[in-house]
Amino acid sequence: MTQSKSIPLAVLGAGSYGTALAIAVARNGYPISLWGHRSEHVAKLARERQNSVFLPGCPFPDSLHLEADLGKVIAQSKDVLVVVPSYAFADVLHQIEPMLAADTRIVWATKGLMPHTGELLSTVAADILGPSRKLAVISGPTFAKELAQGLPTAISVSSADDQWVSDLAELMHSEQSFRVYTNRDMVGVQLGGAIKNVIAISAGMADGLGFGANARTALITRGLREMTRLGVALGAHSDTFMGMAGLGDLVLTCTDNQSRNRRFGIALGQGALIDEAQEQIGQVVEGYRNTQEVYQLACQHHIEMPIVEQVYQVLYQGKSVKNAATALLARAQRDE
Ligand SMILES: NC(=O)C1=CN([C@@H]2O[C@H](COP(=O)(O)OP(=O)(O)OC[C@H]3O[C@@H](n4cnc5c(N)ncnc54)[C@H](OP(=O)(O)O)[C@@H]3O)[C@@H](O)[C@H]2O)C=CC1
Ligand SMILES: O=C(CO)COP(=O)(O)O
Repeated sequence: MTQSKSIPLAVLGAGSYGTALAIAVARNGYPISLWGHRSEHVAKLARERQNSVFLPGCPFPDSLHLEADLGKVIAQSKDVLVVVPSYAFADVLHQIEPMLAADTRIVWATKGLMPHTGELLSTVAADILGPSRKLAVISGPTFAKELAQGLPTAISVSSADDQWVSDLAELMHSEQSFRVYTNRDMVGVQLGGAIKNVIAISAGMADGLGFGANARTALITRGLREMTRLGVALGAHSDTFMGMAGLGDLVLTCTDNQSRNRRFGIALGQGALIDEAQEQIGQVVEGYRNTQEVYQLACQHHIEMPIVEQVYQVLYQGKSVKNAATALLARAQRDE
């Protein structure tokens, strides 16, 4: 049976960012479906017409439809935007794979790597959905709340398919508030979004210890160097890391307390245990889990990433934040 695809985009993942992106597209006048995996959460969003916990005061435009039935959402929608945490990414793709039409295109805003293997999500998506499926990724400095509030925001969209990039830009771009840049480097755009989370944890740790702007800025600058080194080794273009998905997102997440990764680092720097810090945040902290994968990639490719290494030792080897800071400061003097 052929069903009409009356909705241009379905958003899978009704957390803070999926909801914010759905609001942004709906505000441009496009019908959009937002799917969440817990029906009681979806019912609450539908009843209140806002996400009162994470995006209070950002009412849903009329063209945003809530849906708890995944099959129905996929059947009605031309294309699909996935906005779940990286640990759930493969699971969601496995669920939708049998439901997709041959020409349905996929984009994701998830920032992270495949747990354990450290694969790029584009590799995971191609494995699950097949090599001919058109894929794209969006990334960049975008706190969900500011986007939902309609405050000016810029992102990068990357795909090997120009038409898919152009259609996504059309759906999201708004002359009032949402500027979409295009970028052909899918590897770099994905790595920027994953690695900046680890560096943001380190910046938070420094602030939690009571260090100042000098230390934070040094971590951002050297963190950018680490990100670029690993990215280039994995086939990315170094220029990508000077753009929205690299430097842009790195500065945003290292400097503003809207970042969960930064707040997680601050809590650890102030002496909280890892579980306590995660509980305080109450939302996904991608960098916690992904520190393992980023560190593993650095080791596999023999890339020096001292900040990532210290964050890894704090999170997974019981090192104190103070000793990690001392280890970084005591490194041998070197050329910049
Ligand atoms: N928030 C932001 O500012 C930005 C976030 N991102 C990225 O977007 C992704 C999502 O983050 P964000 O929305 O902020 O996170 P949240 O913690 O706000 O929400 C995560 C959502 O994913 C849902 N979820 C978890 N597991 C599954 C699953 N198996 N199937 C379906 N849904 C699931 C959760 O549902 P439940 O809690 O009900 O289990 C929750 O609604 C992350 O990769 C993040 O890095 C990117 C840019 C900005
Ligand atoms: O990716 C983000 C902003 O671009 C959100 O960062 P956090 O996940 O650290 O909150």
